[in-house]
Amino acid sequence: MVDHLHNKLVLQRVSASSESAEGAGTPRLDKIDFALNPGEWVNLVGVNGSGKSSLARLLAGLPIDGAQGSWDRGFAGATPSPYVMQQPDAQLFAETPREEIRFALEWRGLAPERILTETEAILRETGLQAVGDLPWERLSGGQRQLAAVAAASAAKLALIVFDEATSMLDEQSREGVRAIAAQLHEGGAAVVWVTQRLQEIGASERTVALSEGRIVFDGTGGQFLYGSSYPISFGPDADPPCLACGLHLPYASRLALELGRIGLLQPPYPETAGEWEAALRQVTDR
Ligand SMILES: Nc1ncnc2c1ncn2[C@@H]1O[C@H](COP(=O)(O)OP(=O)(O)OP(=O)(O)O)[C@@H](O)[C@H]1O
Repeated sequence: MVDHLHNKLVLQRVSASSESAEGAGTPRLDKIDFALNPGEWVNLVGVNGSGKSSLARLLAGLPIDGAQGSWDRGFAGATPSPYVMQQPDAQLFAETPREEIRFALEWRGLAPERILTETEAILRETGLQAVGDLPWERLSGGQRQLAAVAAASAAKLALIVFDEATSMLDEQSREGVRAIAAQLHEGGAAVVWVTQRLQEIGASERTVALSEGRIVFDGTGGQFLYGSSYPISFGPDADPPCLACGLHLPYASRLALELGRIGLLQPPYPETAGEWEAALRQVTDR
């Protein structure tokens, strides 16, 4: 059962050192203060080694060596939350996708007949029906990842953490995983989405950036990409937090900024393919 259903998950002054062969390096986590609301979606971004996975693991309730400070998992409860990684293999327990999903449903304590129908529904929704009984070695990496995500989502917990879960996948599998995450979020789950692909960040989504183990930005995706006053106004000299963190703006954001700079586009900038199509049509019709 989930404890403290309405309480935030809170980390206070959480630190962990990273013991490198060369001695003291940058801290793994450095005095992190962070709170996550029930049902909230948060993107975690930052350059390699900035501490995203370390923070993500802690949020999921998994241990990291030498962590200090205080944390209360609030709505996420005492048991660890599903933590979906880049390489799915480490998180697969059963022999096939069907078994993997069934185990997750059994863990929820569902009645046997509901387990049967829900397993079939999940296999169908994820497009894994045809490979449901194949052993893992006969599945592609993308199919294994989808099965891992499907099983994690079948557990229906209050929080799920995706740690660069789509980085090894092709466009179609990536969309499949992202769609499951979105469904879980719509169903009320909090989602922590760790990503290097800044094009995945929605302008209104909470986005937290890490650098050298510290939180250096906590705001919306739009503010992260375009500057702190987005979408009210923006100046051509604005230095978006994204660049200050050592990350590059995605191509679409650079295009939006450039079109904004020359007066052809006004914030809020397009995000979806449909919005871009409409915006570019307006630009070319001028
Ligand atoms: N098990 C560990 N023990 C000690 N230090 C670690 C451990 N895992 C990672 N670190 C160090 O902690 C720091 C943050 O690593 P972390 O994996 O959290 O960053 P990240 O932002 O997720 O990186 P990436 O994008 O490369 O996955 C790095 O300096 C790393 O070397």
